[in-house]
Amino acid sequence: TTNIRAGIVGYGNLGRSVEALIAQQPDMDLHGIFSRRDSLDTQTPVFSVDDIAAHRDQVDVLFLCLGSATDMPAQAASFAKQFTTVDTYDNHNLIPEHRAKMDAAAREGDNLALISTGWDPGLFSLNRVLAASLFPQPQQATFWGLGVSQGHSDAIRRIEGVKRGVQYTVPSEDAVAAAKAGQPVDPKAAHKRQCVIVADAADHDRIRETIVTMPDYFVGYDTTVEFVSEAEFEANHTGMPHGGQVITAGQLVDSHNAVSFELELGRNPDFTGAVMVAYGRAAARLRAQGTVGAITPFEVAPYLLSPKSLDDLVASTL
Ligand SMILES: NC(=O)C1=CN([C@@H]2O[C@H](COP(=O)(O)OP(=O)(O)OC[C@H]3O[C@@H](n4cnc5c(N)ncnc54)[C@H](OP(=O)(O)O)[C@@H]3O)[C@@H](O)[C@H]2O)C=CC1
Ligand SMILES: N[C@@H](C[C@H]1CC(C(=O)O)=NO1)C(=O)O
Repeated sequence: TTNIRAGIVGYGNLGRSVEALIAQQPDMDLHGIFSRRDSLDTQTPVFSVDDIAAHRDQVDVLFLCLGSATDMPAQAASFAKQFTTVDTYDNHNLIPEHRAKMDAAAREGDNLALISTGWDPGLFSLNRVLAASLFPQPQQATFWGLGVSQGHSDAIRRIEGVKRGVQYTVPSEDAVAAAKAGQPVDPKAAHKRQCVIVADAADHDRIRETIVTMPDYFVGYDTTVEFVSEAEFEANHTGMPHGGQVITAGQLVDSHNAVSFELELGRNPDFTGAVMVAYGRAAARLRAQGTVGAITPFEVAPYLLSPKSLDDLVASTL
């Protein structure tokens, strides 16, 4: 069988990780990177995203590595019309809207759009469904951090005047203990969001106000905004560790049971890219089997993620 031919749109943290990870796959080749910028620091062929239509017959799956805050709502559907796509769209409140838009666009082009892969949404979503399905009255809580949310960091970098920025998510230890004891936890009360930004002093008040009032991303959270020098940012705020856990507990018959799923990520984009690449394999396979329209990780059989055959997996992993 021939290798899956991949393309990447958007060359940021995630795009760079996906590029490196595709090189490690036995069954995938990278055709090129499509960017709005014309000179990128890479050995991979780079094409202008404006010319992407010309590459339709050379790409089996297109990885949409753009920012979810503003890029994806504006651009993702146009790519789904032309290519089978995989994305990591993570503005949870707008995922149903994204799903409907991508379904219409993908069907228009007879393509598949596999949306909202990654770890949250993504692997955490899968665990939330699996674990909650086991309990008549599940008690479930999701925690993130301490670490750098790429989605929230992208959102703040899109604010006029922000030269560099990251957002750290800080979980409350008391809330984690409460969840493990089976008590209900409010996610917004259980996390603090700490933004570190490089910007001119004249812009500080406006930037802070824009962040703390930003719907979906910051409203409702205890949010702080700290302004630092470029040197301080470069020295202390370029790492992207992250992680988290989903805790589900409840009564089954006469017993108390609990399910935990935890991630410890040395570098958030590397892990997210690895999930995206595995789902890119599944998307190419599903499209080759005739599946079209938008699908979510809930609808992808796990064996499709693996480069190994189903028979091998049954023999070695079941
Ligand atoms: N589902 C999940 O679990 C996760 C989802 N994500 C999602 O992934 C998205 C992308 O994250 P991330 O890669 O960190 O975002 P970046 O800000 O690094 O990149 C986003 C886009 O911005 C452009 N860009 C990057 N660097 C520059 C630059 N120096 N100058 C101008 N433009 C630039 C690139 O497009 P271009 O090359 O065209 O300029 C790139 O595609 C996030 O918004 C988040 O929503 C991330 C982690 C987990
Ligand atoms: N989508 C997130 C992945 C996790 C991290 C997160 C948060 O810290 O709020 N929520 O979901 C990301 O972009 O990193």
